[in-house]
Amino acid sequence: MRRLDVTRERKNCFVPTSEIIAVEETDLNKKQHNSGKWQKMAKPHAFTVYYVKKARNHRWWCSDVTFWCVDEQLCNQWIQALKELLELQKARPKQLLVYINPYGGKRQGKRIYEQKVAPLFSLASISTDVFITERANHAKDNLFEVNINKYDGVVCVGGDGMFSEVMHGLIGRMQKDSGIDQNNPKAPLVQCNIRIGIIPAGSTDCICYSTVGISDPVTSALHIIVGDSQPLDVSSVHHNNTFLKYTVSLLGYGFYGDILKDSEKKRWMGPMRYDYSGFKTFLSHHCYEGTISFQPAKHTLGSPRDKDSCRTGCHICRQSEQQLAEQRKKCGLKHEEDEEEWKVIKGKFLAINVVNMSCACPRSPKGLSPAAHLADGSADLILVRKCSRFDFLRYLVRHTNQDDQFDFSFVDVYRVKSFQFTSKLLEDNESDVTDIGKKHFGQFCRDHPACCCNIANSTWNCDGETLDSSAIEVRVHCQLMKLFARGIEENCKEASRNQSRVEQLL
Ligand SMILES: CCCCCCCCCCCCC/C=C/[C@@H](O)[C@H](COP(=O)(O)O)NC(C)=O
Ligand SMILES: Nc1ncnc2c1ncn2[C@@H]1O[C@H](COP(=O)(O)OP(=O)(O)O)[C@@H](O)[C@H]1O
Ligand SMILES: [Ca+2]
Repeated sequence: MRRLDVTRERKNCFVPTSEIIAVEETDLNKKQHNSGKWQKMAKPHAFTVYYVKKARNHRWWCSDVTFWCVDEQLCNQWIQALKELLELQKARPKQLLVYINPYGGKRQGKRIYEQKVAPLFSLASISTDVFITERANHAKDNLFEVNINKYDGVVCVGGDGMFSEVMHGLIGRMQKDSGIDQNNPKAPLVQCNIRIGIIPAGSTDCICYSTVGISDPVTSALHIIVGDSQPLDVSSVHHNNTFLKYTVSLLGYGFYGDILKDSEKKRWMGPMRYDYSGFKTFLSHHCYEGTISFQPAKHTLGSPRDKDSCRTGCHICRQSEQQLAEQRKKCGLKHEEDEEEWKVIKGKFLAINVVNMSCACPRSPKGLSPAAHLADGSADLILVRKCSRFDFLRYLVRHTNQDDQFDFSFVDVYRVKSFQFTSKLLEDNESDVTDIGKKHFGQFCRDHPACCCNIANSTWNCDGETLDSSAIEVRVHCQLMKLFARGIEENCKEASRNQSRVEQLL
């Protein structure tokens, strides 16, 4: 058996079976066997191996190599043997449910799926049921109705908002089927074993970027095909024993909440709306007063100021998960967290960000918390206190460069497992319901007219969805769900060399 690789002039190449996408008999009418040597072959037979090719910056693409020979039986034996090897890859999905948001990002979701993703799924013999949404919450509602057991995974084509919708559908469905009341903030939630794949077609695509290392539809499709699995922490957000939302990336009050609220009115601008609203929100420089309380995450070895980040096979995530499982075993049904200390901080803040992952995205390649972990059962609480516009700009600029964004006197960061916030406005209203004057005294701080402190509340930016609540309770649920991803690889080339290999003979 000989390999023909005239274009690349490489002598040999190694592909781990786990990275073979498909093996097919080659249609010789389509394929030009234009090397002089092979043209002499009487009646050639050939098969093509499609495999994952790893490029720079975590980008994957589908490459192929064709093998030719004169012996038809030998050719078929190779095809058979390679197909049997692929059958052993049990983590690969065979049947997927796909939701496409045709209005996300630059409104290219449907085209991206049809042109870049569907051909790869079909090459990999994955069957799909495709659902194009017609309204917000369509996918979420549908997930409560479908026969979910039929599928090995759910794929969402869209941005963070669309992912959030699908995640709410899946987690909600799981709890409903298990009789868990989502309104109980202390209820131990049931893990969601059906993986979600994200085909990025939104505006920020932070969840995809932070879990794969790049926002690229082909790369994401290939991670789905090879059956990758990345556990993910999910935080639940409640108020007064009422379930509000789940979040996996950013839960932001103040700056990021205001940007999102303003940008929703400018959807027609596409992803540019965030730059426009970002600039406007930066100039308005509103700060918000309130009380924050949180329980530090003592079970994890990591800290938000670590130099190392969460990478594929992260040992901190593994250790943290084991630690939490042991604690749970020891405490039985008792809630260990009830006994742990709460830290309380009062103040005026420009931004309160709770991030479950780094929140890296093309705009901020390291993210809002570069050392946050995907699956360690903790979130990073970042408090940006009231400061000058110039200082806030310095902080924002550090989202985009290599400098330490926590190295400012007005920025504090904590690794937490639960968190609560109540706005000053709500506290005042609750403690002094008769003082209605405050509520009607315009938008800004009455005591200090020059102060930027906003008497109105901000809103929460919950994975790109607005959430209006001036008091919330947040709890991190370790590894509640799984994605078709593997986290960010340390060094793509190294990682591929270390895996088991199938040698392609010369
Ligand atoms: C002067 C320098 C300014 C630098 C600003 C740096 C901005 C960094 C933005 C990081 C945002 C990461 C958090 C991700 C949030 C997404 O969930 C959300 C929604 O994303 P989607 O539109 O659904 O894809 N997008 C935004 C901007 O709030
Ligand atoms: N067919 C639809 N029409 C309108 N909105 C939709 C539709 N399908 C989904 N959505 C909603 O659109 C919002 C934003 O979608 P997303 O894909 O995240 O795009 P973007 O990244 O541009 O915000 C989500 O909240 C989702 O619920
Ligand atoms: Ca985490």
